[in-house]
Amino acid sequence: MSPECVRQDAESLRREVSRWESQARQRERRLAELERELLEKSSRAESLRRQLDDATRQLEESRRRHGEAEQKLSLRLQQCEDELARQAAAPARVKYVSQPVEVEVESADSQRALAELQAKNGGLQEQLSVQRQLLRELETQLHESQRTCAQLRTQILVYEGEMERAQGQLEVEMQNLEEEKNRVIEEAFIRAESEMKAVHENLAGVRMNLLSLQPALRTLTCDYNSLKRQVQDFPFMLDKAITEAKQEICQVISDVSSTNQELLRKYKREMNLRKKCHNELVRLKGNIRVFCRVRPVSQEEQDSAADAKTMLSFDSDDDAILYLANKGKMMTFELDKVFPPQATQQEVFQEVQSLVTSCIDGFNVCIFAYGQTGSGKTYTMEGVPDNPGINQRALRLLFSEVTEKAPDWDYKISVSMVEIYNETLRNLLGENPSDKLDIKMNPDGSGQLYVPGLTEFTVQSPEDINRVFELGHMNRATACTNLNEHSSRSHALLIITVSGFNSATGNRTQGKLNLVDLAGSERIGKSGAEGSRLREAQCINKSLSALGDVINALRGKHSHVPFRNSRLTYLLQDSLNGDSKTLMMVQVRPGLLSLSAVRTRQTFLYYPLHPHLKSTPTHTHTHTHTHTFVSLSLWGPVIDIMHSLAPYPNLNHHN
Ligand SMILES: Nc1ncnc2c1ncn2[C@@H]1O[C@H](COP(=O)(O)OP(=O)(O)OP(=O)(O)O)[C@@H](O)[C@H]1O
Repeated sequence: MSPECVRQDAESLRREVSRWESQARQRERRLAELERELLEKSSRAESLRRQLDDATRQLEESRRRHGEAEQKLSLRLQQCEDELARQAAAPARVKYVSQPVEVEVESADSQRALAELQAKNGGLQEQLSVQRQLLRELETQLHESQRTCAQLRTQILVYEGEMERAQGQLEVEMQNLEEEKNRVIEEAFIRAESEMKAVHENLAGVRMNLLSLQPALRTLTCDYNSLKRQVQDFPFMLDKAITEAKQEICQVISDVSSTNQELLRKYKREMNLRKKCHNELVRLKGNIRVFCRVRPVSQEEQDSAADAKTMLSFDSDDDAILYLANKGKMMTFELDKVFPPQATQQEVFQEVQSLVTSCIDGFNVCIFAYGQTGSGKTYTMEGVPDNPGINQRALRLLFSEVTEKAPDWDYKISVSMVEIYNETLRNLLGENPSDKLDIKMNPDGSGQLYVPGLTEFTVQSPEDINRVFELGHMNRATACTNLNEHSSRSHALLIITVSGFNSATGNRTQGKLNLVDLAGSERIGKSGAEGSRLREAQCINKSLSALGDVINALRGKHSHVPFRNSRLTYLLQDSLNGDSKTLMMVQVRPGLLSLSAVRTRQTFLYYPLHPHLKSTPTHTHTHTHTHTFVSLSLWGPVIDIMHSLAPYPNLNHHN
């Protein structure tokens, strides 16, 4: 037990003993009061006893006096009778008759004497009646005194009984108190004894500790003394150290600055090398890449074309191969990457993110989503709210990349949204989205194109992106009656410009990322459409053909690239030319590849982009490459784009 606990226990015991002592004192006081009362009652009984004795004495005295008075009276009566007898014997005859006394007065003296005697007799009679009266009163008093005495005796007995009872109670209480006191004292004593023992033991432990601490204390004292000496020397040492440190820091700073210069020089060299390597890599890989994404079959499509699944298959060992079975023949397509239906948005984005980040290094990039209506172009580019597509993911990635590069690099990211419908350019972030925009040559003489009046928003956070997308969607929706139909028949472009400045090197970069959700690639046959539908179809056909031609010319390194043949290619001229990079994401809608759909040809009226590629299956050989390309109407959209990209070294199609 700790000394603190022992001290607390002793304190509580002391409090208990003092409580018991105060109780004992109270009971002692009560006992004294009871004794005083007893004394008072005894003295009162004594005085009553004395009163009784006095009353008895008075009674005795009055009895005695009464006897004396009676004696006196009878003596007097005797004297009177004797006198009367004597007078009767005298010569004057006096006849005395006692009661009724009939005295015959014969002389005047006798008569006088008689009158006197009669008066005396009357007085005595009166005295006698007074004495009798007195006697009666005394008797009454005596009775009264006797009754009082009896009452007092009874009272004394009652008091005595009460006193005895009180005394008995007092004794019992005293005894209880005595026992309680003894018990408490005994308990307290035992507890105090055991606590004392524990305290002694603790004390012994503390003493032992103290003994063992003494050497440590000596060491500490030594240390303290040496530290004290050091502290006294410290200012001098500090001054010396500071001077030395200053010299070292100056040396290090000069070393660092020369290393820095060297690093900067190396960095610039590495950057140039990196860009060269990148360009080389792009050149080797081909700066136009084709990915294919097959979207999952919806429930409705599954019901209507149960055999659709049999048409497409994938190579589990090679994710660049796509197989298509047709009329017992198996065709193999080799692309840069094939995404099966189960591929997630994240997986798709992972493959394009290096392209996205290259625009931070100053490259221009175009990512096109190409395919029929409902093949998943918008899903891939925009995605759905809880699973965004390339557009949002690209902006978020750019934010995180430029944040990582700060503070060496200061970047600005700005966004524009444009729609091309019927060869007309519309500013989706502008105040009047229905206004038509034009593409012009920049008057600064740089030879660059620009779009006067095109709205550009600088974005700094994912919230800004959401606001921009909302505005773009809203403007696109207000400009048309049926957004779904309209979006299928127009191209939507998200143009992201990333400008960077490195304050250390003074380097500046500017890259552009164009994310394009193309119009649906199926086109209406000349005979099947008229009016506005025909014009839409012609415009879509024209722009997609122009895109194919441009890519074709770029791949073939033709001296002339026909950018001006459509608004789309003209607008993207900067981003398709030179060392820019292009990705064509060919979207495939498996339902339309079903055999039942093939049989009813009018359900999809494709025709190839190039006049020489007919919708009937043919085998063609490119002029410059030995790869075989097949044009199949049932593989319409994919074949279209693949042919439009020919000659294409990455694309092999084996029959
Ligand atoms: N990979 C996918 N996973 C799940 N659902 C998809 C996928 N691709 C497309 N879809 C769904 O298929 C439907 C059609 O897709 P989407 O609207 O993106 O096609 P589209 O080619 O953009 O059509 P349009 O040319 O009419 O704009 C949508 O309901 C979309 O959510």
